[in-house]
Amino acid sequence: MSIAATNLGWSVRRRTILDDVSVTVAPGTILGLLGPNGSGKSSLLRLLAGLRRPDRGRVTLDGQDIAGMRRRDLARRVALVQQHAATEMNVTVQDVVMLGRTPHRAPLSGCSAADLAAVDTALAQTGMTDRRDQGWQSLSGGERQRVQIARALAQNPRELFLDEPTNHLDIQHQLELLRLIARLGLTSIVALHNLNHAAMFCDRLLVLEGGRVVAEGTPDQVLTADLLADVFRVRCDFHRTSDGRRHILFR
Ligand SMILES: Nc1ncnc2c1ncn2[C@@H]1O[C@H](COP(=O)(O)OP(=O)(O)OP(=O)(O)O)[C@@H](O)[C@H]1O
Repeated sequence: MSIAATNLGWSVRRRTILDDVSVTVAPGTILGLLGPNGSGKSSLLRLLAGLRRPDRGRVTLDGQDIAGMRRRDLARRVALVQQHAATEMNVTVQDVVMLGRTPHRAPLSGCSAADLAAVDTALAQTGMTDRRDQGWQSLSGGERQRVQIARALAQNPRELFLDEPTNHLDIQHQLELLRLIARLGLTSIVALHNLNHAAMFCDRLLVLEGGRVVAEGTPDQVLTADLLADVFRVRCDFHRTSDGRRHILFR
C-alpha cells in the first residue's frame, strides 16, 4: 500500500468530526472521496496530508507513520490542493507554481535547472504556459484553480490529494483536469461532489457521512440507488456509458 490510514479520529472542542475512518489506496490508483457537505472530506484530506494530527489512529506511507516523518520529507512526496487556496501577495503565476519546489530546494538557494523544468512541465500539463507572467490577482477563479494544481504537480508528488479540484472550472476544464489526474498515474485521493465524474474517473470510492465511512468499493458497488437515497437524499436511475461506466440520471 502506498498510503493507508487506520481508525482515524479527530475532534474539535468535543465535537467529533471524523470517527474511526480507515482508508487504503493502492499505488497508482485514484480514490474518490464522496459525501454530503460537512461530512468530513476536507478534514480527512488534511489528516492524510499531515497538516493536522489525528486524535486517534495513524496514517502511514509505505508502512511508515507520517507522525514520525520530517515535514520536508513529507512535502517531497505528498501534495495537497486545498479548496480556496489563496495567495495574497503580488506574485506571478510562475512564482506560485515555483512554491511547489520549496521542499526540493536547499534553504536560500536559487532555482536550479530541475526546478525550472518542473515548473515548465506543470504549467504545460495544466494549460497555463502562456499565463506564466500574469499576476495571480488578475486570474479568474478557474485559472487560479489550475495554477494551484500546477503548484502541486511541480512538487513532483507520489501522492496527490485534491479537494474539489473541479470547483470553478468550466465543463471542458473539469474533464481535462480529471483526465490529467488519471494520466499522471499517481496515487490520488480526490474529493468530488460530481458523482458521475467520480464514476468516470475513480478506481474506488469512499463515502463519508457525519465523519464516518458508510461505503467503500468500486463505483458500481458504491453508487447504488439505496446509498444515493440514504446518504445524498436523491432518487435516481442508472445508465451505462459506452465504455461500461455507471452513469447516474437524477430524477
Ligand atoms: N477547524 C475546525 N473547527 C471546527 N469545526 C471544524 C473545523 N474543521 C472542520 N470543522 C467542521 O467539521 C465538519 C466537516 O468539515 P469538512 O470541511 O471536513 O467537510 P466536507 O465534507 O469537506 O464539506 P464540504 O463538502 O462542504 O466542503 C463541518 O461541520 C465543519 O464545520
